[in-house]
Amino acid sequence: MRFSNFFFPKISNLYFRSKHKSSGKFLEKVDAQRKAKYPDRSKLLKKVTVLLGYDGIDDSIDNELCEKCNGGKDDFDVSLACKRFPSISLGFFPPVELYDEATCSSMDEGLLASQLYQQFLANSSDPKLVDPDSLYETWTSLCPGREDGNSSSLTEHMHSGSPTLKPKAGRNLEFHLDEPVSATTMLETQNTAAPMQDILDRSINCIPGLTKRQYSQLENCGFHTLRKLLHHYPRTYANLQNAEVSIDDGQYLIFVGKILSSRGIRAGYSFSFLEVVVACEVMQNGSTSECIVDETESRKLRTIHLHLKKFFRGTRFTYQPFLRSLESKHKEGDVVCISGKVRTMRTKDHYEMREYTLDTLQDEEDSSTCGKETLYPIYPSKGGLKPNYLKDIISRGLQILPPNIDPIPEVIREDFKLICLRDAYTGIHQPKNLAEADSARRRLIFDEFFYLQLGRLYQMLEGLGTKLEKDGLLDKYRKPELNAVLVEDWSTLTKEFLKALPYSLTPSQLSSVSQIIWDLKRPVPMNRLLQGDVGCGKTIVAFLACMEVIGSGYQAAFMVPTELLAVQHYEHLLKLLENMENRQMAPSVVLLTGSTSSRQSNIIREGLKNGDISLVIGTHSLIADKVEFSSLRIAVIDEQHRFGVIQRGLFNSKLYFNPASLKLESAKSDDSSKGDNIMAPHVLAMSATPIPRTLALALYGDMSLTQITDLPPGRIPIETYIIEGNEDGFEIVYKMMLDELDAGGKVYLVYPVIEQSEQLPQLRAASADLKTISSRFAGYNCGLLHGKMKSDMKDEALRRFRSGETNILLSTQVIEIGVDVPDASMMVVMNAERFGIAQLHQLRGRVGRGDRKSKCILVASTPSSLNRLKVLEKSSDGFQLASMDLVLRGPGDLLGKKQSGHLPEFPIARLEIDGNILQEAHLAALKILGESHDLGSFHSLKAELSMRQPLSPLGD
Ligand SMILES: Nc1ncnc2c1ncn2[C@@H]1O[C@H](COP(=O)(O)OP(=O)(O)OP(=O)(O)O)[C@@H](O)[C@H]1O
Repeated sequence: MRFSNFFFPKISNLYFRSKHKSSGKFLEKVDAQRKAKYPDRSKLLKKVTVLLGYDGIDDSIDNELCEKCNGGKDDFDVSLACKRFPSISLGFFPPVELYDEATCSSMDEGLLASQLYQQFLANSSDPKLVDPDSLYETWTSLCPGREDGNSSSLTEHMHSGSPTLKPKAGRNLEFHLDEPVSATTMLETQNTAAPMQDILDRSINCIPGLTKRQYSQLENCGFHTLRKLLHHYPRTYANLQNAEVSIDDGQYLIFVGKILSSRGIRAGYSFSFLEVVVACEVMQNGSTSECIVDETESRKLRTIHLHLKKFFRGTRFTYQPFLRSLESKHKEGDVVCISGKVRTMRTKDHYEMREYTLDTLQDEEDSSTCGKETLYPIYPSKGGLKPNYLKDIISRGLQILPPNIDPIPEVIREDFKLICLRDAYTGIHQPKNLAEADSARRRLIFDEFFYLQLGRLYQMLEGLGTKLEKDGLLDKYRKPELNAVLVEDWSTLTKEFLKALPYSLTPSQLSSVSQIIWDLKRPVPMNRLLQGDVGCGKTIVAFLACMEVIGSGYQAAFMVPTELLAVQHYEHLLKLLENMENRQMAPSVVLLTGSTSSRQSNIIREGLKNGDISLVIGTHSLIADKVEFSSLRIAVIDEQHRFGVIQRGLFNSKLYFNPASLKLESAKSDDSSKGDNIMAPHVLAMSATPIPRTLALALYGDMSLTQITDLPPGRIPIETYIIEGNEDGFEIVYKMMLDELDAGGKVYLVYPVIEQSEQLPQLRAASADLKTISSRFAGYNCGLLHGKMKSDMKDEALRRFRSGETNILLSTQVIEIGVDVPDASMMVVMNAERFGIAQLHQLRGRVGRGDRKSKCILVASTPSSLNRLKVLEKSSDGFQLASMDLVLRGPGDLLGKKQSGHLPEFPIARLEIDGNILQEAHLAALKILGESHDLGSFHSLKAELSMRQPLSPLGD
C-alpha cells in the first residue's frame, strides 16, 4: 500500500491537529524504519486503521475509496508533515511499503485480494464509484510486485470503456477479457507499418490481447519476437488412436485421461515417490474403431488405470512440504495427456509408467480435439511456462500471420516442392493430419539448412574479387568433380620427397595430393577438409602439400592439438627427409610447442620471420601473436575439430607480407603467386573421425571435401572381440594378452578414467590398475600415459613403448588421436561401453598400422552393452560406423563435445535423418547465388539472412 498516498495525510492530519501521541509515535517509527518486517508492518497497519477510527483494513479502504470517489478533500497541508518526517515523502518518491509480497503469507494476500475484489464488485455497480486509477492503485499497492498484466488489462479495459470483466476462480485475482482485441485490426495496422516479412521480427507484444504480465513472462523466457515464439515447435503430437491399440508391456503409448489422485509418499529414510493415478478409457482389446456403433460404444470401452511414478532418492526429498508441493502439481479431475512407456501390473487393467510426460489439457473439450482425426501438439515447457499456455499464445500468434511472409522465391519453392512459410507455421503448430505436419516440418528444416548454406556461400563469394572467380567457385560447388595436377607438374621438391617415401602412395592418396596441389596453384585461398578412415595415411598427403608450397618459395605451418602428436609428426618428417637423395633440397623444419624453451622459441620466431625456416610443426603456440611468418602459404590443421574456427582463422592474420625477403625466391617454379602476396594462406584441415557427408556439409559447409577411401596395402584386418568383463572374461583377456606378449607383440590397455572414483566404482582406472597389471605380467614392463602427465613424461612414456622398453602401455583416451606405433599389435579397452562407436573405432585404429596381425578386445562391464558393441565386430569401415553412430546417438555424441560445439543449432532438423534436405538446401543456395552473387535481386532473402545471423562462421 502506498503509505504516502493513503495513510500519511490522514495520520499527519491527526497528529498535527490533535497532537495525538500514538500517531506521532507511529510516524516516527515509520520514518525510522522504512523497511519494517511484515509482522511489524501488519501490526502497524492495524493500529493505524483503529487510530483513524475505522473498524479494520477493509473498512478503511471502503471509506477511503468512497471519500475519494465522492470528491472528498483533505485540506491539511502535508508539506508540514514532510518536513517533520523527512523519509516519509509524497509525490514521486518511492512508496513506504507496508506489505512485502515475499514475506507476506499467501493466505493473507489471498484474503486481502478477495476482500478488495468484493469491494470492487460492490463499488463498480455504482457508476459514480468507478475510479479506475484509484482502484488500480489500491490493488497494486496492496499486492506489491503484482503489477501484472491482469491488473493492467483491467485498467486498459476500463479505460477502453468495455465493461465486460470476468473474474476467474482462484487464489489470485484474475480478470479475463471476454473479447480480445480483433486480430485483423491489429494486422491491418501492422501491415501498413512495415513489410509483411518483418512481422516475424516484431516484438511479441504485437500479438493482440496479450496482457502486460504475459508479455513480460514471454520476454523473460526468451520469446522476444514472434519468430522466436513460432520456432518453439511441438515436441510431439498426441493422437488418441494410439490408445486404441491393445496395450502390451514395454510399449510407448499416448493416453488422455482424468487424474484420480496424486500422492507424494515417503517410503524410507531417504526415499520417496510421487504416484499419480489416471483413469483412461480405451477400447477393449481387439476392437477397432470401425466396429463401434453408437449404442455399443460404451460397451466397447474399458477403463484402465495408469500409475505414473516418479522416484526420489535423498533425505531432502522426503520432507512433507516437498511431497505436498509435488502432489499439488497434479489436481484431481484434471484432464491430462500422458505419453510414455507402459508396464503391466499384476492387477488387471492397471499399468505403471515410470518414464512419461504429462501435459494438462485445458478442459474436457481439449481431450476431444485430440481425438481420432486431430493431432494435439504437445510443447516442451520453457522457463516455467506451461505447454498449454504456450500452445494458446502460439495459436494467437498464428492468427496474425499474413500470407505473404515468405522470403524464399516462389520458383525455388516450386523447384524443391516446398509449401509456403505461413502454411508451414500453421502446419507445424496446428496440423490437421500427420502429412500436413510432415510437409511443414520439411519446409522448416529446409529453411534451417538453406540459410546456413546461403550464409556460408555468400560469405565466401564476398571474399572473392572478380565475377569470374565467383562463378568459378559456384561452379566448383555445383560440379564437385575435381581438377587435379599430374605428378609431372608438381614442384621439384615435392617430387624428390615423393621419391624418398618408403612406400608408394595409394590411388586415393595420390588423387588427394593432386587435387590439393591444383587448389594450391590457384590465386584463391583453399579451404579443404581431408578426411579418411583411421590409419589411411593422411599425414603424408599433408606433408606433400607442404612440400609443394615450400618448393614454390613459401612457408608452411602444421598445427596439431597435442604435443605428443607434434613430436611424432616432427620425428616422422625428419626421418623421411633424411631419406631424400638430394639432401641439400630438404627444407628446414622446426618444432614449436609450449614446452619449447624460450630461447629456442625466440630463435624459431626469428627464423620464421626472416624466412630461414620453411616448415614449422607445433601446437597452439603457432597462432600466438608473437609468431610472424615471412611468407606463410599453407596452414595444415590436424584433428581440426579440436580447434575453434577462430583459432583456424588466426592463420589468416599471418599474411604473406614480404616477398622480397624470400629465401627461396629463385625456387619459384610457377606463376600462381604473382600478384597475390596479400592472399590469406590456404587451409588444409584434417579430420580423423570420419563423418558422414551430410554432417560434414553441415559442419563445414564452406569447405571442399577430399576423402581418402582406401587403406595402404598389406594391412591385415584387425580381429575384434567383445568380451564381458566378469571374472571369467578377464581371465580370457589376460590369457590373450600373455599370448600376444609372448609372441613379441605390444599391448595398449585403454581405460575410461585415470583415477578410481567413488561415484563410479565400476570403472577401471589406468593409474589404479598399473600395480595389478604389473604384477600379473611380471616378466613384462608396463608404462602409464594419461592427459594429466607433464608433456615430457608423456613423450618419454610413448618413446619407451615405441622403442619396446615397455611392452604394455596403460593409457586413457589420449592415444585416441594420431598416435602411431606401427608394431603395436593388441588393444584392450576396459569399460568399452563408456565410449562411442566412432571413438572405439578410432582407438582400435591405433593397432594394425603395420604388417603384424592385430587384435582389439572390447571389455564390456554389463551384458546389456554387448549388443551395441557388436557392430564393431562386424564392420571396420569408419564411415559406415560413423553413420550408424549418427543414427543411434545423434551428432552430438558422434562428434564429441568439442566438435559438436561447432555444429550450428538446428531446432527442428535432425542431421541423422534429414541429410537429403540438406543437400537440396545446398543446391537451392547455389541457385540463388548463381542468379545474384550479392543477393541484390533478393532483398527479402538478404534481410532474412541477416535476421537469422548465419554469418557466424561454422556456428561458433
Ligand atoms: N601408402 C602407404 N603405404 C604404406 N604405408 C603407409 C602409406 N601411407 C601411410 N602409411 C603408413 O601408415 C601409417 C598411418 O599413417 P598416418 O599416421 O598418416 O595415418 P592417419 O590417416 O593420419 O591416421 P590416424 O588418423 O589414425 O592418425 C603410418 O605409419 C604411415 O607411415
